[in-house]
Amino acid sequence: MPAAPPAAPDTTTDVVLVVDFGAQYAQLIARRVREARVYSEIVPSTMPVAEMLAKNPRAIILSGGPSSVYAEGAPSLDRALFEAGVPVFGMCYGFQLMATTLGGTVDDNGAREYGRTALAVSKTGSTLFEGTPAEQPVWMSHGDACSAAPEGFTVTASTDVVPVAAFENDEKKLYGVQYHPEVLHSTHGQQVLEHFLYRGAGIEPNWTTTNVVEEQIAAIRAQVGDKRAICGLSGGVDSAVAAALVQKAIGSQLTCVYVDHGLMRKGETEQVEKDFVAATGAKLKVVDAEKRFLDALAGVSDPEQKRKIIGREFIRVFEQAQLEILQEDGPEVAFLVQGTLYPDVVESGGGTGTANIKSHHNVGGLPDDIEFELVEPLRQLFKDEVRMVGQELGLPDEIVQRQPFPGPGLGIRIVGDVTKERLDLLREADAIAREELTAAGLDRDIWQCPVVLLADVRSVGVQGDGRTYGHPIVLRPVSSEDAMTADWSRLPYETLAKISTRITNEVADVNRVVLDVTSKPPGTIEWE
Ligand SMILES: Nc1ncnc2c1ncn2[C@@H]1O[C@H](COP(=O)(O)OP(=O)(O)OP(=O)(O)O)[C@@H](O)[C@H]1O
Ligand SMILES: O=c1[nH]c(=O)c2[nH+]cn([C@@H]3O[C@H](COP(=O)(O)O)[C@@H](O)[C@H]3O)c2[nH]1
Ligand SMILES: NC(=O)CC[C@H](N)C(=O)O
Ligand SMILES: [Mg+2]
Repeated sequence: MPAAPPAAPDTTTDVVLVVDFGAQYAQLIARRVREARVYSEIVPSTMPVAEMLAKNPRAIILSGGPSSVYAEGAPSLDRALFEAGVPVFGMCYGFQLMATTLGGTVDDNGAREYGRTALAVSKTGSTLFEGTPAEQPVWMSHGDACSAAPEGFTVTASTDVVPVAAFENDEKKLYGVQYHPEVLHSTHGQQVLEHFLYRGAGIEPNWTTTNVVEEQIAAIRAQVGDKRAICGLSGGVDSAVAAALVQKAIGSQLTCVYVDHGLMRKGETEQVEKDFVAATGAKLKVVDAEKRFLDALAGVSDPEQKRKIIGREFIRVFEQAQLEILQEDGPEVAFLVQGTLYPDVVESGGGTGTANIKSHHNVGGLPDDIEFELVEPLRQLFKDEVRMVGQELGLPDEIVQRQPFPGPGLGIRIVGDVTKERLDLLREADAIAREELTAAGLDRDIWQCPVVLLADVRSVGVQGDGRTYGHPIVLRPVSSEDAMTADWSRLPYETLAKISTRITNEVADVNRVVLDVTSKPPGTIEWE
């Protein structure tokens, strides 16, 4: 049975709970709190209030959500939450819920606001708005509105259409805003949030990645004891950082296992062997599993099926490595370390009330019969935080700043069946795109650039005065903060032109290069 992941930091950490009412971006709120150097965790709104309070939160934030507070079956909260003496900050739905729970009024009075809105701060000396302009741009997304604040609350801001756009009860440490301070378009949002955390809740901003390193090393030691562990190492940032952390915690009890599943990019295997070992001195085992993966994937074109197969084969390879390590003398090999991040968990439907968009191979794609106990020290973190932890651990920039590459590799970048020929072709196209992006100095500007082969699509071309009937290659350059949302990158035309010319000239069977200009949402970053 996979064990529960290691618990987040111990109770000496000041934790702020973000109660998720099905918000689009609950994780964004959690991020912003951490940017304010305060540790935060997301909990579902269905968690009983007593359980929330048992976590000893220093403050609680209530997220937005799609429901209307007055609708039947809408998520609600026990009033006790507001009476426990814990400071609370409601945003949008959370604000409306605080209003109605405490006796205020929320209704659908036609006051809809979506997007950029001017907020007029109506009270000087407000805890939340202190030092921010009297008029400030905020991001709204609501159809219901609060028309009367609960007793004991002061209205602190309004808009042209909403008379109660923010309120506070400083004595009880209860605060709320109708808008979304967590999005960047709310220019003073971070300042308002920090006012809540530091002034309202009196929390010291002292959570840093150094805390994470220390806490996780202690947690890993406690979990693994004197047994041995293996770590799936991909050459990517997450597993490199996870491995370095575990290496620091248990040293030679760890063996890293790199699986060459034949779905990697050009030159990747060699690079992992060279870079990672040089940086950490960890024991590395390279497993050639190309045949195994390609056989298992033969004839499969459904994306979820591919992901499940890849997730399963990964574990089978790890089990084999486990047996081999057991040949060497030493204790049981009971643990599997993975570089799983928070967004992997959320996207696999492991969040709260969140839909399963796609099964990430290391979470939703894991087989049911896995016997390893998982060690996932980065499970609560976002990518930029993981990069900070990596720096903290002294990993070189080539590893820490590397662009993400999905575990299922090129297998989910071939739309259609996966074959060796198609993989070789895509590897060539991908290598060209990467080379040109690097040459143009764009690596740090983009988050990543999947190169996708539409293997089941053909189009007519003309090359060397002859007719061709080849496949298109899609370029998907994106910019992002954490891969939860993304925008397509506006790459210079000259770079795109160079990539297009080189791919069509140099890669057999490809006669067209197209650019994906879709943000996420509605698209995801990978095509499958
Ligand atoms: N080829 C591989 N061999 C061994 N383990 C792998 C391989 N690919 C992925 N994994 C495991 O799956 C986890 C998740 O993969 P993922 O791609 O999200 O992370 P990463 O490769 O470490 O970092 P990045 O997001 O920067 O690519 C990895 O942290 C690693 O534990
Ligand atoms: O290790 C991984 N295993 C997976 O199964 C997987 N699927 C997507 N990704 C990466 O996750 C980020 C978000 O991708 P999507 O927008 O396609 O969901 C992007 O960075 C993707 O490259 C994966 N990484
Ligand atoms: N974004 C939100 O939290 C919206 C709250 C509520 N559904 C409204 O429309 O007013
Ligand atoms: Mg990866």
